[in-house]
Amino acid sequence: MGIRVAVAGASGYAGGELLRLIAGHPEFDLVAATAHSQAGRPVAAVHPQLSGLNLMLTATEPAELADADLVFLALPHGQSGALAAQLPAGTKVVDLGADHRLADAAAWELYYNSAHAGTWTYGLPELPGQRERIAAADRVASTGCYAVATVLALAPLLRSGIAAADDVVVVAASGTSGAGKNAKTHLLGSEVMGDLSPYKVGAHQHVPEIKQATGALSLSFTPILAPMPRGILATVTARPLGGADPREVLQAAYADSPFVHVLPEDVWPHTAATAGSNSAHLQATFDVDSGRIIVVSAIDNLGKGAAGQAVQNANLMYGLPETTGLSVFGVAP
Ligand SMILES: NC(=O)C1=CN([C@@H]2O[C@H](COP(=O)(O)OP(=O)(O)OC[C@H]3O[C@@H](n4cnc5c(N)ncnc54)[C@H](OP(=O)(O)O)[C@@H]3O)[C@@H](O)[C@H]2O)C=CC1
Ligand SMILES: CC(=O)N[C@@H](CCC(=O)OP(=O)(O)O)C(=O)O
Repeated sequence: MGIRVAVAGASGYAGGELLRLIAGHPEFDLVAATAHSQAGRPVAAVHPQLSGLNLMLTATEPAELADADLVFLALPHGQSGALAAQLPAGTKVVDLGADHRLADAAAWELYYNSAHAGTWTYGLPELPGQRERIAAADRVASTGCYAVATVLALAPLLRSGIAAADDVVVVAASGTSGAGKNAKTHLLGSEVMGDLSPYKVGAHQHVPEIKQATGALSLSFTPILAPMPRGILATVTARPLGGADPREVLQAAYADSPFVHVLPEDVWPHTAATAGSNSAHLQATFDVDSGRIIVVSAIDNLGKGAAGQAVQNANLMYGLPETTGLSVFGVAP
C-alpha cells in the first residue's frame, strides 16, 4: 500500500481532475472520494471520463476521510476550514480552495465576505524558498487559478527590480470550468458560446493573493469568461524600470522549474498547448508604443491552476520528485 489519499469535493471539476491524476500516480492510492449532493453515486456516473474507476462517492464528513494519510480539499470557499480542523493532526492536507491562502484577515473578509479560517503555507513551489517550505508543511493552501498564471508572469519582474510594483495591469481570460460545476445562468452554453464577457470588474478576489505572492503594490485585474471549457490566458503589463530583458529574467527565474516554460522567441502561449498538463507557458517583450513590459502566460486552470498544482505540492510534502504522476506536456491541438 502506498500513500492513502482522499479527495473531498470529488464530484466537482477540480475534484474530478484530482481523481484522474491520483489514479495515475505511482505512489498514491485512492481510498475515499466524497461529495455533497452527489454522495451515494458511483464516481463514473458523475465523471464519465473516469469510467473504470470503481469507487462510490460518500458524504463529505471527517469520518470518511479519517483513514487517509493525505487529504485534498476541493470544496467551495468557506467549507474547508471547519472540515480541516476535524482531521487528525498527522494528516497532510492540501486545500485547493482559497480559505487558507491569505495572511491578511481583513483582505479575506473584504473579498470573500466570511470569517478568516487561518493561513497555511502557500502552495506555489516556483516562488523562491517555497519548495522547502512546502516540503516541511503538513497543511498547504494551493494557489488560485488566475493567481498562478499571473504570479508566475509577474513575480520575477518585481523581484529583479525591472518593473514598477505600483503600476501593474492584468487582463486574463478563463474557460468556464474555472467557475465550477454549477447550474448558473451565465454559464449556460447559450450564454457563453460565441461570447466574451468581463466579470467581477475592478474587484476580483485573486487581487490580494497576487499582491501577497508578488509584492505588487497596486494591481488592476480584469477577468474575462471565454467560450472554452479549460484554460487561462493572462496578459500582464508593467512599467519598466530599466535593467535586464524581461524574457531573460523569466528564463533565469524558472531554469530549475520543470513545469514553467519560457517559449522560444516570438512564440506566444496558447491555452490549448497546456491542456491536460501541469505546465505554464510564458513569453515576454516590450510594447513598441508604450514601452511597457508585456508577459503572456497560459495554463490549464484545472492543471497548474488547480489539481496538478495540488499534486505537485503533495509530491513535495512527501519528498517525492515534484513531477511524479504529472505531465509536463499538453494534449492539444
Ligand atoms: N475550477 C477551477 O479551475 C479551480 C477551482 N479552485 C477551487 O477548488 C474548489 C473546488 O472548485 P470546483 O471543483 O471548480 O467546484 P465545483 O463546484 O465543480 O465542485 C464543488 C465540490 O464541492 C462540493 N460541495 C458543494 N457544496 C458543498 C457544501 N456546502 N459542503 C461540502 N461540499 C460541497 C460539490 O459536491 P456536489 O457536486 O456533490 O454537490 C463538489 O464536489 C473551490 O474552492 C475552487 O475555488 C481552485 C483553482 C481552480
Ligand atoms: C471563470 C470563473 O468564474 N473563475 C472563477 C475562479 C474561481 C476560483 O477558482 O477561485 P479560487 O482559485 O480562488 O478558489 C472566478 O473568477 O471567480
